[in-house]
Amino acid sequence: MTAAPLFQRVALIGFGLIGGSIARAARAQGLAGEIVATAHSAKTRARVAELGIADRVVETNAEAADGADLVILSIPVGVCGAVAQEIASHLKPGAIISDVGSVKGAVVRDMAPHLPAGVHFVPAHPVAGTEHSGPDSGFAELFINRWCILTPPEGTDPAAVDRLRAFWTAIGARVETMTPEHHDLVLAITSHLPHLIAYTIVGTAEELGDVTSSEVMKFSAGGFRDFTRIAASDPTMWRDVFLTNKDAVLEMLGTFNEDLSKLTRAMRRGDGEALFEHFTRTRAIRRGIVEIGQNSAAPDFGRLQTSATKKNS
Ligand SMILES: NC(=O)C1=CN([C@@H]2O[C@H](COP(=O)(O)OP(=O)(O)OC[C@H]3O[C@@H](n4cnc5c(N)ncnc54)[C@H](O)[C@@H]3O)[C@@H](O)[C@H]2O)C=CC1
Ligand SMILES: O=C(O)C(=O)Cc1ccc(O)cc1
Repeated sequence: MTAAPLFQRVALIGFGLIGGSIARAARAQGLAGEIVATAHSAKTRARVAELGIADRVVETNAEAADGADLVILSIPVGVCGAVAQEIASHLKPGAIISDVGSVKGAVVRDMAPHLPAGVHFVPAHPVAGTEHSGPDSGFAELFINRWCILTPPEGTDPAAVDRLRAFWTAIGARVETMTPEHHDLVLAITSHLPHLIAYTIVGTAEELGDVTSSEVMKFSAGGFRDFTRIAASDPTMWRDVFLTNKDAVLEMLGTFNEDLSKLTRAMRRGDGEALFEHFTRTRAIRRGIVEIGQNSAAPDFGRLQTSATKKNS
């Protein structure tokens, strides 16, 4: 006997890497009675229909939301507010509406005012992805053993949070809840700043010009190659991330620049001891992260304290 699906109808609005992975994983686990999908472009919708990973592909966001028990927006952060407005009057009372955006404060700010009373808003961020995008890039295993952070606004029905938690757990994720502000600060240092650095360094290498560019490519098996993977990430998605999490990223960038200056000074002065001490510390951090992964223990998000969290606490 197969268990009843967690949700009768799941609507996936946006069908790229993340929407496509959710569809594949939810279907593999039998979590939805019906998966209804839509995307912005006719080309993507046609491809989703061809792939056969949704039960129905519809033309508009409103049509997708109609009658759904769970609606997930897997679209760039910058358009979440407009899409919430578009679908608001089509949401079924009691439905759960969620998203997967890499930034949470702006998504809550932009979506919440449009949502009618009687629907449950539970924003989410699966901290899992690749540099690829589009409907062909998704895969069912993407979320296995990866974190999914939920940022329910205060007063959200705990039963709705539990149902969404059950959904993400069933597709392999480990779920944690926190405030949108804390999420944005943690992700600014762990994800957004690293992407900004990758985008910068690949651009810098390119600007070095013809003389070195062939050598850059030839010898890119070193650290540079890892940066080029990250720097190949979707431009629309990352433009929106940096515009909507500006404050937290700028704060982290300030600290980063100070630390870079310290290392630059140590190098200029020939202070090998300072360099050695720094690299020894960072090596221990990496080994700690690898160990955490092997033991499947939760990283301690709570320890990240900056002036912004101190201000808020
Ligand atoms: N790419 C990654 O590694 C990760 C991305 N995210 C977040 O997931 C979201 C989606 O990212 P991806 O799946 O990577 O992007 P993607 O580019 O692969 O897919 C985006 C989808 O959104 C659709 N779309 C855009 N505007 C729309 C609108 N107004 N109405 C309906 N559909 C619309 C596009 O047609 C496309 O199907 C972003 O908010 C991103 O921050 C979260 C975790 C990881
Ligand atoms: O490809 C990588 O290394 C990533 O870092 C993927 C990623 C991108 C954005 C997110 O919000 C979460 C994960």
